[in-house]
Amino acid sequence: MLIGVPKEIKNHEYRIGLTPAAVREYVENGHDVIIENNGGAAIGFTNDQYIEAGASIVDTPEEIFARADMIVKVKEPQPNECKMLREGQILYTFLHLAPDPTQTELLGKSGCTAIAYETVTDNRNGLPLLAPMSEVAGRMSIQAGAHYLEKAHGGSGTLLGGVPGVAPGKVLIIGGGVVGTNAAKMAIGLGAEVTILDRSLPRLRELDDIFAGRVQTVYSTVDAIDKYSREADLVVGAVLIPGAAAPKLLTRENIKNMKPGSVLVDVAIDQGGCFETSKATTHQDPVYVIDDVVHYCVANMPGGVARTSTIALNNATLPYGIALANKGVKAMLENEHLLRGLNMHKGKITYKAVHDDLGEQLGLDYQDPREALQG
Ligand SMILES: NC(=O)C1=CN([C@@H]2O[C@H](COP(=O)(O)OP(=O)(O)OC[C@H]3O[C@@H](n4cnc5c(N)ncnc54)[C@H](O)[C@@H]3O)[C@@H](O)[C@H]2O)C=CC1
Ligand SMILES: CC(=O)C(=O)O
Ligand SMILES: [Mg+2]
Repeated sequence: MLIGVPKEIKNHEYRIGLTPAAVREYVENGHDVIIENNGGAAIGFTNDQYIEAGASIVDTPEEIFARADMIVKVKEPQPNECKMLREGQILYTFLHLAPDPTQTELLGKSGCTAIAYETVTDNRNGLPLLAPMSEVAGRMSIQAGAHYLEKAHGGSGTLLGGVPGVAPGKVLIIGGGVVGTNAAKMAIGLGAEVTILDRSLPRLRELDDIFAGRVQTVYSTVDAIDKYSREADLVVGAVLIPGAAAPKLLTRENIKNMKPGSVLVDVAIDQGGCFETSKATTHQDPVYVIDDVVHYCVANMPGGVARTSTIALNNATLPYGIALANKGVKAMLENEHLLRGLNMHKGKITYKAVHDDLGEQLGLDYQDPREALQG
């Protein structure tokens, strides 16, 4: 198979779909790889390293999209990229379709076979291709929050760890999955007072064991969100209902009741955000203020530490990518977990939560993923 890797074009997005080490694996498996000129140069992956790994360098994204059987990316395709995709071509990348009708419509028109990293599952109830980016974004959320709590950056002037004689800052984490756990680790490391809300009791039990009394776990209700957000210096939004638009858990009213200069970091923004006032921002212009509360809603947070993130992402995407290259769409029929990654095929939506959110609005039909591939 011919694998094509275009340079990412989202604002300040320096990650790339394949590392040189990953290219070498594809080549060892008998595949050809084309990489866009300087696609990884910004994070130290040079054209020479890709050539040494067995890839060829191509000048334009147009040539990559025209020639490749499978496109491997990081972020969701932008409109001009969607228009270059075609039926029979596999797209393997993050998609986040539910909050993005434009992309969903364009992917439908392209007819391509679109596999979303974020909905591939594993046999431990996890999302193995989302997890490494959630680890990164969870860890970054506390760094970002601490930064914007500084006075000069719009915050209240609170040091999360406090100092002897001064109480630490309060961090509220809504959603105790991968993002939430990694945020908690960093917040604890800084010495903050940490509360995690989740609506899964088994997950709260696990968190209670993991953190051995160092965090407070609270069942997530409207009342708990109201109470703990009033006291918080930093709130991290980290909920997920796989494939679906995020529920708006922190209301405009809650935000009005927060302390002036407190900070919100809505990591769930890639699924539309879990705070009522959230709208996606970029690394170039990451924050805005509503009701005296600083909002940080960068939809591609791991792009800020693109070298670490690219390597971490490749560690997770590589085995499934190789299976797709070796077997084509049959790889999904042989692996239920990879099949769950299939979000669109030949103009139909093949992921239930995406269809529930957008099917009617866009007039797009749902088809069971297995039937879609066999049909
Ligand atoms: N902005 C960015 O750059 C990035 C965003 N993300 C996003 O972060 C979000 C979280 O991802 P993960 O931690 O990997 O998901 P996860 O599935 O590991 O955890 C989500 C948690 O939310 C909980 N939850 C669901 N509904 C809830 C509610 N109403 N109240 C409280 N908790 C609730 C679930 O029980 C689960 O424990 C996702 O939307 C993901 O796409 C991940 C990486 C980067
Ligand atoms: C998961 C995601 O949205 C990202 O890594 O950018
Ligand atoms: Mg206020």
